[in-house]
Amino acid sequence: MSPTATNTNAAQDDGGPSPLSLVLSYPNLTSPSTIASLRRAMVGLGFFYLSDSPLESERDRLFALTRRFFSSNHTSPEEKRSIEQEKSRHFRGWSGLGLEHTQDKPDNREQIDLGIESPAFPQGLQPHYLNLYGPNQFPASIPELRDAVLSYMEKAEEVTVHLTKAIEMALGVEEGRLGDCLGLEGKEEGFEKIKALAQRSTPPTDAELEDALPRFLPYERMKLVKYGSEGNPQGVGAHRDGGWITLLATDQQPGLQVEDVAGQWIDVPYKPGCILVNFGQQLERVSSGLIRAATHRVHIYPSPDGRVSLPYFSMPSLRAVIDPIPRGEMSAEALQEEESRDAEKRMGGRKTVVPEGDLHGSATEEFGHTAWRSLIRSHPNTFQRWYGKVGA
Ligand SMILES: O=C(O)CCC(=O)C(=O)O
Ligand SMILES: [Fe+2]
Repeated sequence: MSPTATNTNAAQDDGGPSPLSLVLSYPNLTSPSTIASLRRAMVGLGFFYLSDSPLESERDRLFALTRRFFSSNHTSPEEKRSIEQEKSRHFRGWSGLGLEHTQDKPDNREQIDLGIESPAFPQGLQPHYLNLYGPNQFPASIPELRDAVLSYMEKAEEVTVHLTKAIEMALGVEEGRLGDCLGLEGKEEGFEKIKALAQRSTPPTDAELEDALPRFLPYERMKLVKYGSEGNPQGVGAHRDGGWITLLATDQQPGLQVEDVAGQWIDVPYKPGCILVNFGQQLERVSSGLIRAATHRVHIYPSPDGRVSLPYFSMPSLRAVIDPIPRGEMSAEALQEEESRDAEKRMGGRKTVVPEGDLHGSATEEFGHTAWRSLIRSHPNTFQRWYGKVGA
Protein backbone atom coordinates (compact mmCIF):
# COMPACT_ATOMS: atom_id res chain seq x y z
CA MET A 1 0.00 0.00 0.00
CA SER A 2 1.20 3.52 -0.60
CA PRO A 3 2.09 5.53 2.48
CA THR A 4 -0.77 7.94 1.71
CA ALA A 5 -3.47 5.32 1.17
CA THR A 6 -5.81 3.64 3.63
CA ASN A 7 -6.64 -0.01 3.04
CA THR A 8 -10.40 -0.37 3.30
CA ASN A 9 -10.70 -4.17 3.14
CA ALA A 10 -13.74 -3.59 0.98
CA ALA A 11 -13.60 -7.13 -0.39
CA GLN A 12 -14.71 -8.60 2.92
CA ASP A 13 -17.36 -6.03 3.68
CA ASP A 14 -20.53 -5.79 1.68
CA GLY A 15 -22.61 -3.40 3.75
CA GLY A 16 -20.51 -1.83 6.46
CA PRO A 17 -19.33 1.68 6.92
CA SER A 18 -16.51 1.57 4.36
CA PRO A 19 -17.14 4.04 1.58
CA LEU A 20 -16.11 1.34 -0.88
CA SER A 21 -18.36 -1.37 0.47
CA LEU A 22 -21.07 -1.03 -2.13
CA VAL A 23 -21.53 -4.10 -4.32
CA LEU A 24 -24.55 -3.82 -6.58
CA SER A 25 -25.93 -6.84 -8.39
CA TYR A 26 -26.52 -6.25 -12.09
CA PRO A 27 -29.39 -8.76 -12.36
CA ASN A 28 -31.16 -7.02 -9.45
CA LEU A 29 -30.24 -3.50 -10.42
CA THR A 30 -33.76 -2.09 -10.44
CA SER A 31 -34.91 -3.72 -7.18
CA PRO A 32 -35.79 -1.18 -4.45
CA SER A 33 -32.89 -2.20 -2.21
CA THR A 34 -30.33 -1.98 -5.04
CA ILE A 35 -31.68 1.43 -6.07
CA ALA A 36 -31.22 2.55 -2.45
CA SER A 37 -27.57 1.38 -2.57
CA LEU A 38 -27.09 3.12 -5.89
CA ARG A 39 -28.29 6.37 -4.31
CA ARG A 40 -25.66 5.96 -1.59
CA ALA A 41 -22.96 5.52 -4.22
CA MET A 42 -24.24 8.52 -6.17
CA VAL A 43 -23.99 10.97 -3.28
CA GLY A 44 -21.02 9.24 -1.65
CA LEU A 45 -17.70 8.42 -3.25
CA GLY A 46 -19.12 8.01 -6.75
CA PHE A 47 -17.58 4.54 -7.03
CA PHE A 48 -19.10 1.08 -6.60
CA TYR A 49 -18.65 -2.56 -7.60
CA LEU A 50 -21.09 -4.13 -10.05
CA SER A 51 -21.37 -7.91 -9.90
CA ASP A 52 -22.58 -10.39 -12.55
CA SER A 53 -22.78 -7.92 -15.42
CA PRO A 54 -22.73 -9.13 -19.06
CA LEU A 55 -19.10 -7.97 -19.21
CA GLU A 56 -17.99 -10.94 -17.11
CA SER A 57 -18.29 -13.22 -20.15
CA GLU A 58 -16.17 -10.88 -22.29
CA ARG A 59 -13.40 -9.70 -20.04
CA ASP A 60 -11.10 -12.75 -19.93
CA ARG A 61 -10.74 -12.87 -23.71
CA LEU A 62 -10.03 -9.15 -23.90
CA PHE A 63 -7.53 -9.25 -21.01
CA ALA A 64 -5.65 -12.14 -22.66
CA LEU A 65 -5.42 -10.35 -26.03
CA THR A 66 -4.46 -7.07 -24.34
CA ARG A 67 -1.62 -8.80 -22.46
CA ARG A 68 -0.51 -10.40 -25.70
CA PHE A 69 -0.37 -7.03 -27.43
CA PHE A 70 1.68 -5.46 -24.65
CA SER A 71 4.08 -8.39 -24.34
CA SER A 72 7.45 -7.60 -25.87
CA ASN A 73 7.69 -11.26 -26.94
CA HIS A 74 4.70 -10.77 -29.16
CA THR A 75 4.58 -7.21 -30.43
CA SER A 76 7.59 -5.45 -31.86
CA PRO A 77 8.13 -1.71 -31.33
CA GLU A 78 7.61 -1.31 -35.11
CA GLU A 79 4.20 -2.92 -34.97
CA LYS A 80 3.15 -0.71 -32.07
CA ARG A 81 4.32 2.33 -34.00
CA SER A 82 2.38 1.20 -37.05
CA ILE A 83 -0.85 1.94 -35.14
CA GLU A 84 0.35 4.89 -33.08
CA GLN A 85 -2.27 7.33 -31.97
CA GLU A 86 -0.56 10.30 -33.55
CA LYS A 87 -1.39 8.82 -36.96
CA SER A 88 -5.11 9.12 -36.28
CA ARG A 89 -6.97 12.41 -36.44
CA HIS A 90 -9.63 10.61 -34.35
CA PHE A 91 -7.26 10.14 -31.39
CA ARG A 92 -7.35 6.33 -31.78
CA GLY A 93 -4.43 3.96 -31.51
CA TRP A 94 -1.36 3.10 -29.44
CA SER A 95 0.58 5.61 -27.39
CA GLY A 96 3.78 4.76 -25.56
CA LEU A 97 4.75 5.29 -21.92
CA GLY A 98 4.60 8.91 -20.84
CA LEU A 99 2.76 10.26 -23.88
CA GLU A 100 -0.60 10.83 -22.22
CA HIS A 101 -0.69 13.67 -19.71
CA THR A 102 -2.84 14.28 -16.65
CA GLN A 103 -2.57 17.59 -14.85
CA ASP A 104 0.30 18.44 -17.22
CA LYS A 105 2.43 15.51 -16.01
CA PRO A 106 3.21 12.37 -18.05
CA ASP A 107 1.38 9.17 -17.09
CA ASN A 108 3.43 6.01 -16.67
CA ARG A 109 1.26 3.82 -18.92
CA GLU A 110 0.95 2.76 -22.51
CA GLN A 111 -2.39 2.15 -24.13
CA ILE A 112 -4.54 1.63 -27.16
CA ASP A 113 -7.24 4.32 -27.37
CA LEU A 114 -10.46 3.16 -28.98
CA GLY A 115 -13.86 4.62 -29.70
CA ILE A 116 -17.19 3.77 -31.18
CA GLU A 117 -16.35 2.21 -34.57
CA SER A 118 -17.83 4.45 -37.24
CA PRO A 119 -17.15 6.07 -40.59
CA ALA A 120 -15.24 9.36 -40.45
CA PHE A 121 -16.49 12.76 -41.51
CA PRO A 122 -14.42 14.33 -44.29
CA GLN A 123 -11.38 16.18 -42.99
CA GLY A 124 -11.34 19.90 -42.30
CA LEU A 125 -14.93 20.35 -41.15
CA GLN A 126 -16.07 22.41 -38.20
CA PRO A 127 -16.70 21.95 -35.35
CA HIS A 128 -13.48 20.05 -34.64
CA TYR A 129 -15.31 17.51 -32.54
CA LEU A 130 -16.66 15.90 -35.73
CA ASN A 131 -13.20 14.34 -35.95
CA LEU A 132 -13.95 12.27 -32.86
CA TYR A 133 -15.93 9.89 -35.08
CA GLY A 134 -13.89 7.49 -37.15
CA PRO A 135 -12.31 4.05 -37.38
CA ASN A 136 -10.10 2.42 -34.76
CA GLN A 137 -6.57 1.16 -35.38
CA PHE A 138 -5.99 -2.50 -34.52
CA PRO A 139 -2.68 -4.43 -34.63
CA ALA A 140 -2.33 -6.68 -37.68
CA SER A 141 -0.74 -9.52 -35.67
CA ILE A 142 -3.79 -9.98 -33.40
CA PRO A 143 -6.74 -10.13 -35.78
CA GLU A 144 -9.07 -11.38 -33.01
CA LEU A 145 -8.62 -8.16 -31.07
CA ARG A 146 -11.04 -6.23 -33.24
CA ASP A 147 -13.92 -8.58 -32.58
CA ALA A 148 -13.08 -8.86 -28.86
CA VAL A 149 -13.07 -5.07 -28.48
CA LEU A 150 -16.21 -4.45 -30.48
CA SER A 151 -18.22 -7.09 -28.69
CA TYR A 152 -16.93 -5.85 -25.31
CA MET A 153 -18.05 -2.35 -26.25
CA GLU A 154 -21.45 -3.59 -27.33
CA LYS A 155 -22.01 -5.28 -23.96
CA ALA A 156 -20.66 -2.23 -22.16
CA GLU A 157 -23.17 -0.06 -24.01
CA GLU A 158 -25.97 -2.38 -22.84
CA VAL A 159 -24.72 -2.12 -19.23
CA THR A 160 -24.59 1.66 -19.48
CA VAL A 161 -28.16 1.89 -20.74
CA HIS A 162 -29.40 -0.28 -17.90
CA LEU A 163 -27.39 1.67 -15.32
CA THR A 164 -28.74 4.94 -16.73
CA LYS A 165 -32.30 3.67 -16.24
CA ALA A 166 -31.46 2.71 -12.67
CA ILE A 167 -30.02 6.17 -12.04
CA GLU A 168 -33.23 7.74 -13.39
CA MET A 169 -35.11 5.63 -10.82
CA ALA A 170 -32.69 6.57 -8.04
CA LEU A 171 -33.14 10.27 -8.80
CA GLY A 172 -36.89 9.90 -9.27
CA VAL A 173 -36.93 11.51 -12.72
CA GLU A 174 -39.00 10.25 -15.65
CA GLU A 175 -37.70 7.46 -17.87
CA GLY A 176 -35.63 8.82 -20.75
CA ARG A 177 -34.68 12.06 -18.96
CA LEU A 178 -31.07 10.84 -18.78
CA GLY A 179 -31.16 8.06 -21.38
CA ASP A 180 -31.96 10.56 -24.15
CA CYS A 181 -28.59 12.22 -23.59
CA LEU A 182 -26.84 9.07 -24.85
CA GLY A 183 -28.24 9.34 -28.36
CA LEU A 184 -28.26 5.60 -29.01
CA GLU A 185 -31.48 5.56 -30.97
CA GLY A 186 -30.04 7.16 -34.09
CA LYS A 187 -26.93 5.01 -34.28
CA GLU A 188 -27.34 2.99 -37.49
CA GLU A 189 -29.04 5.71 -39.51
CA GLY A 190 -26.57 8.37 -38.37
CA PHE A 191 -23.53 6.29 -39.29
CA GLU A 192 -25.00 5.54 -42.74
CA LYS A 193 -25.31 9.26 -43.35
CA ILE A 194 -21.72 9.91 -42.31
CA LYS A 195 -20.60 7.16 -44.69
CA ALA A 196 -22.50 8.71 -47.58
CA LEU A 197 -20.85 12.08 -46.90
CA ALA A 198 -17.41 10.50 -46.67
CA GLN A 199 -17.81 8.80 -50.05
CA ARG A 200 -18.71 12.02 -51.87
CA SER A 201 -16.14 14.20 -53.57
CA THR A 202 -17.80 17.53 -52.69
CA PRO A 203 -17.84 18.90 -49.14
CA PRO A 204 -21.16 18.76 -47.30
CA THR A 205 -23.31 21.84 -46.97
CA ASP A 206 -24.23 23.06 -43.48
CA ALA A 207 -27.72 21.60 -43.90
CA GLU A 208 -26.32 18.18 -44.86
CA LEU A 209 -24.02 18.25 -41.87
CA GLU A 210 -26.87 19.15 -39.59
CA ASP A 211 -28.83 16.23 -41.01
CA ALA A 212 -25.93 13.77 -40.66
CA LEU A 213 -25.25 14.68 -37.07
CA PRO A 214 -28.70 14.52 -35.53
CA ARG A 215 -29.19 15.04 -31.83
CA PHE A 216 -29.31 11.27 -31.40
CA LEU A 217 -25.94 9.91 -32.44
CA PRO A 218 -23.92 8.11 -29.78
CA TYR A 219 -20.29 8.46 -28.78
CA GLU A 220 -18.20 6.28 -26.47
CA ARG A 221 -14.54 5.48 -25.87
CA MET A 222 -12.41 2.78 -24.29
CA LYS A 223 -8.76 2.06 -23.57
CA LEU A 224 -6.63 -1.05 -23.27
CA VAL A 225 -4.07 0.01 -20.69
CA LYS A 226 -0.75 -1.37 -19.50
CA TYR A 227 0.95 0.48 -16.64
CA GLY A 228 4.69 0.78 -16.22
CA SER A 229 6.25 -1.76 -13.85
CA GLU A 230 8.51 0.79 -12.10
CA GLY A 231 9.74 4.37 -12.24
CA ASN A 232 7.42 7.39 -12.39
CA PRO A 233 4.79 6.68 -9.68
CA GLN A 234 2.04 8.47 -11.64
CA GLY A 235 0.26 5.66 -13.49
CA VAL A 236 -2.51 8.08 -14.26
CA GLY A 237 -2.68 11.34 -12.33
CA ALA A 238 -5.63 12.46 -10.19
CA HIS A 239 -8.66 13.20 -12.36
CA ARG A 240 -12.41 12.95 -12.65
CA ASP A 241 -13.61 11.16 -15.77
CA GLY A 242 -15.08 13.62 -18.21
CA GLY A 243 -17.96 11.49 -19.50
CA TRP A 244 -21.11 9.79 -18.26
CA ILE A 245 -20.44 6.39 -16.62
CA THR A 246 -17.10 4.56 -16.60
CA LEU A 247 -17.01 0.75 -16.44
CA LEU A 248 -13.60 -0.38 -15.29
CA ALA A 249 -12.28 -3.94 -15.42
CA THR A 250 -8.87 -4.39 -13.78
CA ASP A 251 -6.50 -7.24 -13.12
CA GLN A 252 -5.58 -8.20 -9.56
CA GLN A 253 -2.65 -5.84 -9.15
CA PRO A 254 -3.11 -2.89 -6.80
CA GLY A 255 -2.77 0.72 -7.86
CA LEU A 256 -6.21 2.24 -8.28
CA GLN A 257 -7.07 4.80 -5.59
CA VAL A 258 -10.07 7.02 -4.98
CA GLU A 259 -10.05 10.28 -3.07
CA ASP A 260 -12.44 10.49 -0.12
CA VAL A 261 -14.16 13.71 0.96
CA ALA A 262 -11.30 14.53 3.33
CA GLY A 263 -8.81 14.34 0.45
CA GLN A 264 -7.32 10.98 1.59
CA TRP A 265 -6.45 8.36 -1.01
CA ILE A 266 -8.16 5.00 -0.50
CA ASP A 267 -6.99 1.84 -2.27
CA VAL A 268 -9.64 0.23 -4.46
CA PRO A 269 -9.01 -3.51 -4.37
CA TYR A 270 -9.80 -5.97 -7.15
CA LYS A 271 -12.97 -7.94 -6.50
CA PRO A 272 -13.63 -11.19 -8.38
CA GLY A 273 -16.79 -11.29 -10.50
CA CYS A 274 -17.16 -7.52 -10.44
CA ILE A 275 -16.32 -4.51 -12.51
CA LEU A 276 -15.98 -1.06 -10.98
CA VAL A 277 -18.35 1.70 -11.90
CA ASN A 278 -17.69 5.39 -11.44
CA PHE A 279 -19.59 8.45 -12.51
CA GLY A 280 -18.27 11.07 -14.89
CA GLN A 281 -18.58 14.82 -14.84
CA GLN A 282 -21.52 14.95 -17.27
CA LEU A 283 -23.68 12.96 -14.85
CA GLU A 284 -22.49 15.24 -12.08
CA ARG A 285 -23.59 18.24 -14.11
CA VAL A 286 -26.95 16.86 -15.28
CA SER A 287 -27.81 15.96 -11.67
CA SER A 288 -26.91 19.46 -10.44
CA GLY A 289 -24.06 17.98 -8.43
CA LEU A 290 -26.15 15.38 -6.57
CA ILE A 291 -24.21 12.62 -8.32
CA ARG A 292 -20.53 12.81 -7.63
CA ALA A 293 -17.81 12.24 -10.20
CA ALA A 294 -15.13 10.45 -8.21
CA THR A 295 -11.57 11.74 -8.18
CA HIS A 296 -9.21 8.83 -8.72
CA ARG A 297 -5.72 7.96 -9.87
CA VAL A 298 -3.44 4.98 -10.39
CA HIS A 299 -0.29 4.73 -8.30
CA ILE A 300 2.51 2.54 -9.66
CA TYR A 301 3.58 -0.22 -7.29
CA PRO A 302 6.66 -1.90 -8.78
CA SER A 303 5.74 -5.32 -10.20
CA PRO A 304 7.29 -7.75 -12.68
CA ASP A 305 4.41 -7.56 -15.20
CA GLY A 306 2.82 -4.13 -14.93
CA ARG A 307 -0.87 -3.70 -14.20
CA VAL A 308 -3.47 -4.04 -16.98
CA SER A 309 -6.90 -2.42 -17.02
CA LEU A 310 -9.79 -1.95 -19.44
CA PRO A 311 -11.66 1.31 -18.82
CA TYR A 312 -14.78 1.93 -20.93
CA PHE A 313 -16.17 5.45 -20.95
CA SER A 314 -19.78 5.97 -21.91
CA MET A 315 -20.42 9.53 -23.03
CA PRO A 316 -23.36 11.72 -23.89
CA SER A 317 -24.05 12.22 -27.57
CA LEU A 318 -21.61 14.81 -28.90
CA ARG A 319 -24.61 16.96 -29.75
CA ALA A 320 -26.22 16.79 -26.32
CA VAL A 321 -26.36 19.94 -24.26
CA ILE A 322 -26.15 18.86 -20.64
CA ASP A 323 -28.93 20.69 -18.92
CA PRO A 324 -28.90 20.40 -15.09
CA ILE A 325 -32.07 18.89 -13.59
CA PRO A 326 -33.37 21.19 -10.84
CA ARG A 327 -33.40 19.66 -7.34
CA GLY A 328 -37.18 20.25 -7.21
CA GLU A 329 -37.71 17.60 -9.90
CA MET A 330 -35.89 14.91 -7.92
CA SER A 331 -37.51 12.53 -5.45
CA ALA A 332 -37.58 13.06 -1.67
CA GLU A 333 -35.48 9.88 -1.28
CA ALA A 334 -32.72 11.27 -3.49
CA LEU A 335 -32.66 14.61 -1.68
CA GLN A 336 -32.71 12.88 1.69
CA GLU A 337 -29.73 10.76 0.73
CA GLU A 338 -27.87 13.90 -0.16
CA GLU A 339 -28.24 15.05 3.44
CA SER A 340 -25.61 12.48 4.33
CA ARG A 341 -23.24 15.16 3.09
CA ASP A 342 -24.05 17.39 6.05
CA ALA A 343 -21.01 16.18 7.96
CA GLU A 344 -18.89 17.03 4.96
CA LYS A 345 -20.39 20.52 4.83
CA ARG A 346 -19.53 21.05 8.49
CA MET A 347 -15.94 20.12 7.63
CA GLY A 348 -15.92 23.01 5.16
CA GLY A 349 -16.74 20.91 2.07
CA ARG A 350 -14.99 18.29 0.05
CA LYS A 351 -11.20 18.46 -0.03
CA THR A 352 -9.91 17.62 -3.47
CA VAL A 353 -6.84 18.04 -5.65
CA VAL A 354 -8.83 18.35 -8.91
CA PRO A 355 -10.94 21.47 -9.49
CA GLU A 356 -14.68 20.73 -9.12
CA GLY A 357 -16.47 20.56 -12.46
CA ASP A 358 -13.33 21.07 -14.50
CA LEU A 359 -15.01 19.45 -17.51
CA HIS A 360 -18.50 20.85 -17.10
CA GLY A 361 -19.70 22.62 -20.23
CA SER A 362 -21.70 25.84 -20.36
CA ALA A 363 -25.50 26.09 -20.53
CA THR A 364 -25.47 26.18 -24.34
CA GLU A 365 -22.39 24.15 -25.19
CA GLU A 366 -22.75 20.82 -26.98
CA PHE A 367 -20.91 18.04 -25.18
CA GLY A 368 -18.69 17.52 -28.25
CA HIS A 369 -16.80 20.71 -27.44
CA THR A 370 -16.17 19.51 -23.89
CA ALA A 371 -15.04 16.09 -25.13
CA TRP A 372 -12.68 17.77 -27.58
CA ARG A 373 -11.09 19.96 -24.87
CA SER A 374 -10.56 16.94 -22.68
CA LEU A 375 -8.85 14.88 -25.42
CA ILE A 376 -6.56 17.60 -26.69
CA ARG A 377 -5.46 18.27 -23.13
CA SER A 378 -4.55 14.58 -22.60
CA HIS A 379 -2.95 14.02 -26.02
CA PRO A 380 -1.09 17.23 -26.92
CA ASN A 381 1.12 15.50 -29.53
CA THR A 382 -1.76 14.13 -31.58
CA PHE A 383 -3.47 17.49 -31.38
CA GLN A 384 -0.33 19.31 -32.48
CA ARG A 385 0.21 17.02 -35.42
CA TRP A 386 -3.29 17.33 -36.90
CA TYR A 387 -4.67 20.58 -35.59
CA GLY A 388 -1.74 22.61 -34.25
CA LYS A 389 -1.87 25.16 -37.06
CA VAL A 390 -5.60 25.71 -37.01
CA GLY A 391 -5.99 26.01 -33.22
CA ALA A 392 -8.64 24.49 -30.97
O1 LIG B 1 -6.57 1.81 -14.81
C1 LIG B 1 -7.37 2.12 -13.93
O2 LIG B 1 -7.61 1.39 -12.97
C2 LIG B 1 -8.05 3.45 -13.97
C3 LIG B 1 -7.91 4.17 -15.28
C4 LIG B 1 -8.58 5.50 -15.31
O3 LIG B 1 -9.00 6.03 -14.32
C5 LIG B 1 -8.78 6.19 -16.60
O4 LIG B 1 -8.16 5.80 -17.59
O5 LIG B 1 -9.56 7.17 -16.63
FE1 LIG C 1 -10.45 7.55 -14.81
